[in-house]
Amino acid sequence: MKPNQLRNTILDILIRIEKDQGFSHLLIDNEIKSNRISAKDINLLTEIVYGTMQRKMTLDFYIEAFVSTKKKMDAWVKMLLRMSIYQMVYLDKVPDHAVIHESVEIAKLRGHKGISGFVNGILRSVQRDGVPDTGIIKDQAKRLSIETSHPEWLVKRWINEYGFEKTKAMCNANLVKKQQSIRIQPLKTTREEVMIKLKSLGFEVKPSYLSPQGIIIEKGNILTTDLFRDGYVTIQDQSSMLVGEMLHAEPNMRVLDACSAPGGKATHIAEKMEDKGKLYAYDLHQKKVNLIKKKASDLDLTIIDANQGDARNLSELHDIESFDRILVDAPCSGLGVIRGKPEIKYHKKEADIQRLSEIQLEILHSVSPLLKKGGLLIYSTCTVDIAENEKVVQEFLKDHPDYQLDEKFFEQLPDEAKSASGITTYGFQLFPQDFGTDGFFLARFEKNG
Ligand SMILES: C[S@@+](CC[C@H](N)C(=O)[O-])C[C@H]1O[C@@H](n2cnc3c(N)ncnc32)[C@H](O)[C@@H]1O
Repeated sequence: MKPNQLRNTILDILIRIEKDQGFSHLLIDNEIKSNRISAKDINLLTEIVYGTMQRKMTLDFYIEAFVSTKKKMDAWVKMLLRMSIYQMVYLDKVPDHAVIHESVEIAKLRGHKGISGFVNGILRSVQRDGVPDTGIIKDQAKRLSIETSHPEWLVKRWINEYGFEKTKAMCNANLVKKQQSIRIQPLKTTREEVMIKLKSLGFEVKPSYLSPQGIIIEKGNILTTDLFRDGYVTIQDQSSMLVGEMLHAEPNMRVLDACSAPGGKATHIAEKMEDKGKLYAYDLHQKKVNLIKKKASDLDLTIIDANQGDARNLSELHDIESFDRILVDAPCSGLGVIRGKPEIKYHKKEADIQRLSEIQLEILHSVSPLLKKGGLLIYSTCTVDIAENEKVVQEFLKDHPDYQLDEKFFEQLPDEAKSASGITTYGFQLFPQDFGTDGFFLARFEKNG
């Protein structure tokens, strides 16, 4: 693919993320599947799409220094400038003059002569003068917001909840490229076997310390391997693996996974049960239920009974006190997965958080009668926010005297995790800066026997 064709495709993806609220990883996956682009170009495409989205607000701050605020710019022109300046400031793979040339060609292709002149003028100014220093922003929260490209409301909210230093570390950690981690299917292989195989293929790998089934991939793409195609491994963040570890599901138990798609945790739990017993998995959307079925089938697991269902109505389908274990991996704002899905930080609104915390509490409340006395329930989210995490736990406990936080939870955490700063009375908040995982929260309740 010619350089400006590749840049044009990148621009199309970025425009779709912004205009249609698309997800970067899905749009990139579609491009990979289309086979139109070589592996080398896919790497560059991924880097520019993620980088431009990750740094969008910083890039806008740079652009504003060169453009009169009165000038109205088409969305595609702004995005073209963002991706070009991103390459000039943060990447040294392509020389500035080549970035400018390709961007001007795209501007010519998409707009009139005036626009290509405008793009050329700005990019040449960036090349000549460099970008402005964010140090000129006096307000601390605003500066952090622009420097790390997180909306100001979110930065202020996090500062209020966790303090400035932790917020700063979190915002910076969200800009670091996400490391891929995989989980081995222990009924088919061992971690040692998979690590040896991957090393022989030129991968750089290390064991996860959050899960004995986990492997961190520092170099290599697991999607291209037979191990992945044949269901010996699946992709899962280490923080999510902690749920499967901490639920302590055993063979022949009856387990409920109330919000299950795409089935990452359900399949892990089924592995822990040695594929014996019964695991009922529900999701609100039928299309997503098919993803659970596919994942279970890819990993050769048979005990998962996946169906469409609203977690708020499951007591109509199951007897009370009929489950040994329940997982509520609730729908959430996803503020812990910004590293892999940068658009989340711009699309989410503060008002979403209140609405989500109400749904989370409603789901917990609805499934609570279904757990056997003495059984365990995990509540988890992939977000970093007190209202959706600790506060939900607190509220749930207030309304459910038959439940208590399981004291053994903390002592059973992996040793490396025990000293983490996110351990509180109400659960374990993993911050992205702690272990290089997603931001994630989990709490384990026990029903009084
Ligand atoms: C965090 S994701 C679950 C991830 C999954 N546990 C895994 O490990 O792969 C939350 C899921 O809840 C589903 N969901 C949202 N509202 C729901 C509801 N009322 N009942 C059941 N599922 C719901 C969403 O469709 C989404 O797939």
